[in-house]
Amino acid sequence: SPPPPPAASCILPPPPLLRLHVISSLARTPISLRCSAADSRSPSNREMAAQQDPRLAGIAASIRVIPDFPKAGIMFQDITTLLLDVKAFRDTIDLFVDRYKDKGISVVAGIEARGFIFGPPIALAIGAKFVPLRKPKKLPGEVISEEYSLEYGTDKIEMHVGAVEAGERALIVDDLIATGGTLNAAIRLLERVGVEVYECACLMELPELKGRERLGDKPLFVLVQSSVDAHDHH
Ligand SMILES: O=P(O)(O)OC[C@H]1O[C@H](OP(=O)(O)OP(=O)(O)O)[C@H](O)[C@@H]1O
Ligand SMILES: Nc1ncnc2[nH]cnc12
Repeated sequence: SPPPPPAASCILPPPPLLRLHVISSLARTPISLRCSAADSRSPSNREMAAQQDPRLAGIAASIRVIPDFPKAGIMFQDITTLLLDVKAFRDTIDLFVDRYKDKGISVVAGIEARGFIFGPPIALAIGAKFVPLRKPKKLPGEVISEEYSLEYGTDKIEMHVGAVEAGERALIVDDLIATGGTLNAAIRLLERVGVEVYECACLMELPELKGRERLGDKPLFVLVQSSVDAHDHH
């Protein structure tokens, strides 16, 4: 007789186990997740955020940290576990939408790859178009590009010519700011074509890498700050 089919539990990862793994992964590492929204646009907002929106703790807890990925010494902040948590994902989008609706933003520019996850739902909800800023040789039309360095290498981002018009107001969205090189390049790309960058929005900031300083006067808003382990820098 044929072998019995595998049990469903072998095929589907059980969610409670995954959640335990997330918590133990955070607990094992000396990473502290500060989950107050950090806002460089106005000090009064920063004070308001210090009162701690109750949604931020759930968002912070849903992000998994994987040590030594993609190479030794990097504490990788993995947002794919946040995407598995419907409430945390929805709360993330809602917090950004509440902040950016009715601000005259006509463009949400999302940075490949993880800015493509958070940018489009924000764009739809605030009534803005979505413009992908992509890694080299991915966009088929005529492009303009900017080079940048990051925590583990160098890269370039590109944008389609004609995707935005001079005078438009843009929000730049990514999952994380580390050294700030990527966001710095994105700002340069948009400003080169006469677009006003209203703000940069990220889910996470690694404040010890001082990426915020590379953005000059450009406001940065993040939901979660994560302090990196000392061995992150080697
Ligand atoms: O502030 P920085 O030091 O510039 O680093 C931040 C960038 O690094 C990560 O992307 P990565 O380049 O790893 O690309 P991926 O999303 O395609 O994996 C992250 O999603 C940001 O885009
Ligand atoms: N530590 C990190 N985790 C996730 N994405 C990153 N991009 C740059 N540094 C990162």
